[in-house]
Amino acid sequence: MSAIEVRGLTKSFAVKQKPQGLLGSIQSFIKPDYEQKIAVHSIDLTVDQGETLAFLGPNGAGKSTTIKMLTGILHPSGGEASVLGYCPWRERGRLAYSVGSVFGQKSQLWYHLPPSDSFELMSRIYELKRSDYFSRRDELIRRFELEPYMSVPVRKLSLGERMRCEIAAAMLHRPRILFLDEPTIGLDVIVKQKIRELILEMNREEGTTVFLTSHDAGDIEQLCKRAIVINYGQVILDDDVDRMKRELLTEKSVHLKLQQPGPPFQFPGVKLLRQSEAEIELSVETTVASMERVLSHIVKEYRVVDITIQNPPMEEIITHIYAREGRERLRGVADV
Ligand SMILES: Nc1ncnc2c1ncn2[C@@H]1O[C@H](COP(=O)(O)OP(=O)(O)OP(=O)(O)O)[C@@H](O)[C@H]1O
Repeated sequence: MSAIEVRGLTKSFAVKQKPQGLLGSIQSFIKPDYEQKIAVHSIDLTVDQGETLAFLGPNGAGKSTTIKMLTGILHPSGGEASVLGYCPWRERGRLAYSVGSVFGQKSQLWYHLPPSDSFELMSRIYELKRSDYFSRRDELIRRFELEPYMSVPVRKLSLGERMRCEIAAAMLHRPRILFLDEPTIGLDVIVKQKIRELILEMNREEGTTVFLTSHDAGDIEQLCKRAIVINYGQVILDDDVDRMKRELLTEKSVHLKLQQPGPPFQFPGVKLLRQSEAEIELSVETTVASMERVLSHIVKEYRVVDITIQNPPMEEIITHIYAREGRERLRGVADV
């Protein structure tokens, strides 16, 4: 059975229009004028049990709105969805026992309480048997290495410490699907990596289906097997992450901080964007120059203090998708 089935899911919001000036304010107060804004436009998707799916798109594409509908927080304006056999917005209460969610920008833990109290409260909300709760809690504390933070009020934890507690809390009732909305936002590279490993572990060992949104291509590359890209509320790509990596994530930007000035940078397949005595910025075309070879060249030729490797921004990936689709469509016309 699929974990998630969505057909024609649509959400529009009525947005109040306010003309400028005092007269406009009075007019809008007496007779408000609304415009329909379509956030999600008839999307179809199926996610199998145990899949790790990246749900991507630029800002405002409709990702969070979709997750909110799939977890029953929002009612759609049209279409159908089945999550673990439940209609999320009609059976939200029942669905809650089988899904967990983490919103990177919003804490689900009680801010002034230590995580141990939030865990306790959640165990009551999910009506966990006491013995099951204790063994699960202890297991998550061990896996996520939470012992030092369990009695510290959440407001005093760092973002990375809090996120580990958030994900552990969302896993307390052994959900079959984990919805993660930007779980690594604002985290440093090491904490991001740790969080990715923990999510993967949950997927591997407990078969948890992962539905993830992120702007960080690293999350997608390392966590997900499949990616769906949406733009203006519509699905524009549903593909294998490996294929996407080969075709769309081929360019990496590299930023080096140098201990001392080095020779002018030159390497086939690498574009030098900027070089000063203290820094170098590069763009690597990984289909021509493998990152491994570029990095070993850097280590050999330069005294490096710090190195940052980044994937292209989501907007650039989307431009490539449209360009590729356009080419394929043209090819289709030529074939006819
Ligand atoms: N409650 C609301 N009222 C009116 N418009 C809304 C509401 N919620 C979302 N929208 C609009 O719907 C569109 C989709 O928003 P959504 O938050 O789903 O995007 P997103 O893909 O998650 O973006 P981001 O990556 O920035 O979080 C946006 O244009 C947003 O302004």
